[in-house]
Amino acid sequence: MEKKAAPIDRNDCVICIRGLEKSFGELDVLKGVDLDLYQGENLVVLGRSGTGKSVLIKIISGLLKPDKGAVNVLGQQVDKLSSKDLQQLRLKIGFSFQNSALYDSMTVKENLEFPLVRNSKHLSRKEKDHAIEEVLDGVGLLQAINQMPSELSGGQRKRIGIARTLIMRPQIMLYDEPTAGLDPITSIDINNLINEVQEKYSTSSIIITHDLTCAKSTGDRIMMLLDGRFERQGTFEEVFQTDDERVRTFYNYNFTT
Ligand SMILES: Nc1ncnc2c1ncn2[C@@H]1O[C@H](COP(=O)(O)OP(=O)(O)OP(=O)(O)O)[C@@H](O)[C@H]1O
Repeated sequence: MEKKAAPIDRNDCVICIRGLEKSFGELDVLKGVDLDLYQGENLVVLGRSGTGKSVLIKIISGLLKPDKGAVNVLGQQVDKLSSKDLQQLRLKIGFSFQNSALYDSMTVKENLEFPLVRNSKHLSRKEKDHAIEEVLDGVGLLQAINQMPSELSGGQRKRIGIARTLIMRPQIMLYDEPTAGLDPITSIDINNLINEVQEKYSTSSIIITHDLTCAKSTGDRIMMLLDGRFERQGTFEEVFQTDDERVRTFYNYNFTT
């Protein structure tokens, strides 16, 4: 499916990062990262394994502290927040992890109810059921409501994982390798779902991947981490219009393996 132009508000920066540095001992992972995520935008972060993509996500979500630099999420300086305020902020961020992180002993319905029971105690039974059905319908899996995760395919589990995140109506979605471990056809389904989520819920998203098909079909803008910095950014075509050997190798590797 061709990526439709999304309504992006470039005056509204939901994540703003300036001069971010992070090292582990002798290992300098992020060496001065600047990033703006605009309201309504799908931003893809590309990079080889070990370039620091997950470290970046962990710093954005307050799980790791930066060594240097400013990380502002929805108007708040993440590393300066109390744990209570950080918890409140995290409710506005949806995390879609590689392994979908579903509870195997719970049905799909119970999995989706879990975040509501923890964070939306005021909702009635009827309101909870409505929210669950609405979000399952949104990811095209209403029929799976009473199934166990073990009865679902990898792609379906990924969808349920995304539904469980969406049920809290996050303003920001962070997708960590959304197509990892999925076959090419199922990957296309997930890419389409990421675009549908953007359209339907007006989310702003960071999509971390090294899958170039995913990058091309979901990204309004692509940023590529190279040696600890975003050295290339723009549309998919702009990022790869270069003689930089590191970028060429990354591109060729993706389409030949
Ligand atoms: N808590 C930590 N302590 C020490 N080193 C860490 C820690 N977290 C990450 N690293 C190191 O930082 C580097 C970047 O890791 P990161 O997980 O961000 O890579 P990545 O780009 O997400 O890779 P992949 O695509 O394989 O998931 C790696 O060398 C990793 O070993």
